[in-house]
Amino acid sequence: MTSPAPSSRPPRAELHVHLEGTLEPDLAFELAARNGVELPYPDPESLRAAYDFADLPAFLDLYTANMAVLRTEADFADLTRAYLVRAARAGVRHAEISFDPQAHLVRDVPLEAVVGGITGVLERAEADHGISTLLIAAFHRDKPVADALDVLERLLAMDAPVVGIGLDNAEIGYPPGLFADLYARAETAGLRRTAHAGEEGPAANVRDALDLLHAERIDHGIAVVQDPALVARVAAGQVPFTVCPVSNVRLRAVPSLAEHPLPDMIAAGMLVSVNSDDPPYFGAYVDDVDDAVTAAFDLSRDQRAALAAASFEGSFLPRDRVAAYLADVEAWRTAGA
Ligand code: HPA
Ligand SMILES: [Zn+2]
Repeated sequence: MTSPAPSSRPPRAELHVHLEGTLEPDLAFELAARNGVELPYPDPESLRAAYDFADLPAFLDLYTANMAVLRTEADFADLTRAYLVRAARAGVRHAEISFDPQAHLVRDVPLEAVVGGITGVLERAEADHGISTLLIAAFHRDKPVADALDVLERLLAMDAPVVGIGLDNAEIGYPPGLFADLYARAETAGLRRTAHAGEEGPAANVRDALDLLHAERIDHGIAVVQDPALVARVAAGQVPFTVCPVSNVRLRAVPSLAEHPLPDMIAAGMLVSVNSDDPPYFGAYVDDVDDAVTAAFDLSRDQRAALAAASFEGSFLPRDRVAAYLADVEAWRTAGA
């Protein structure tokens, strides 16, 4: 099956994608060879065949193990470039990419190599790939907050071009409140704030991310539908939710796409965008996710345009840039009328 031409898709932003989660098996093997790292699979096909996950922790085990191949500034540059090439093909016009600094520091990869490799490519992303970008430093919720604070201070000291912070990794057993000091520091430093919440965990994690972390955006957040009062609150406040329906199915947070709460979240008036999370691991870049969601919920052109508009509205871009992108979405919507 071939993908439709880009113009058959609205211009869109991608707000929830983990850079390390964009590592394709082919590139993993290329980097492994370059760095003398041995992967416990004979070839890329065997690695891809292992992408069948019982839950979020099972995914995180493999996702983390594969990072062993990322060692040098050039590795991070290659990874970033590969994502941008594929994202451009998906019709992505703006990407807010998160990375996991702690995952590399524990492997003794210098923070300068990680940040330098990524940002060297992102600086040219608009010119080379037609994609504006912002970078988010995500912190591991299953590690001590002191560790996260230390890394945040290092990022601030080196003036790393990050727009904000996120919170990821295993959710169960690690409620948002543990990271109140980290988020307070980020807020003081003028950083934007997003957090994974309500992916595998309860709706209370969404509420706590808003109340205790002052999160401006919620990643996943699908458990919110368990709490109608909270749904009403986030709809009224137009809190952006970066939902990843294919990821949720592949990590068995929901049994099937047909049973995904996305339509209920939209119907409640929430500001919801659709995203990929970790594309090769879940077998879907964001255009594939759009196609899957469009088919599963029989979305109209207007509904697809509304999701695309929400992806820009939920971004951390300045309002004038959002307005320009929204005009492009509106032009796409009316072109099909
Ligand atoms: O979906 C996710 N959830 C939590 N942590 C993650 N890190 C990469 N992807 C994910
Ligand atoms: Zn995620």
